[in-house]
Amino acid sequence: MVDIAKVCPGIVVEMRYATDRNAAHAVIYPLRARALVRKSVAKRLRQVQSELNKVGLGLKIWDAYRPAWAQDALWKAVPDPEHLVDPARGGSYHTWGIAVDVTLVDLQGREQRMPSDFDDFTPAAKAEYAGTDGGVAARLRVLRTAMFNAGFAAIHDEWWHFSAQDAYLFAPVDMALEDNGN
Ligand SMILES: C[C@@H](N)C(=O)N[C@H](C)C(=O)O
Ligand SMILES: [Zn+2]
Repeated sequence: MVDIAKVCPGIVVEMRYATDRNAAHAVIYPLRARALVRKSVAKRLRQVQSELNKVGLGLKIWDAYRPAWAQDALWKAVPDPEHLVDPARGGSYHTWGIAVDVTLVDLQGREQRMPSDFDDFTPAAKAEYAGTDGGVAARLRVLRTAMFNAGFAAIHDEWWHFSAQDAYLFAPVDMALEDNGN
């Protein structure tokens, strides 16, 4: 597992579960939580970043590796099977280190308007954009195309969630979100 902030130059990281701006409206992660993913997933993110940079955009990471204890805490706070994997029914791909929650920023790191905010568990979160803002529709297309081309798959209920297309190669991971110096 690698730290996106260290191995993916230019990708912005804002760990929403280290704040209360998430579906649980609570701080779940430690303040200094790292955005961790498998090495091969970081390589794909670098490819996405390079594609996006060509059109004046870049990635912001809202979540990456999520320990099982954090998935449990989220499920307890928001037991919504449409938007969250029930820990009793198998782990989230976040816990496997192969899923990321992302949005778009410009080259100055400014967040771009997208269909909804992170963890907006309403119909606005659907990957098939139903709104009327042409800019939002175009940016969502750009994001999805760049992610698909780099080897990620999407889900219907959350436009910001992507996981490795070759998930079958991986398994859950148990590690610390904070760098404890070891
Ligand atoms: C809770 C939301 N951010 C999320 O990550 N949902 C997916 C489906 C998951 O739990 O893996
Ligand atoms: Zn996710």
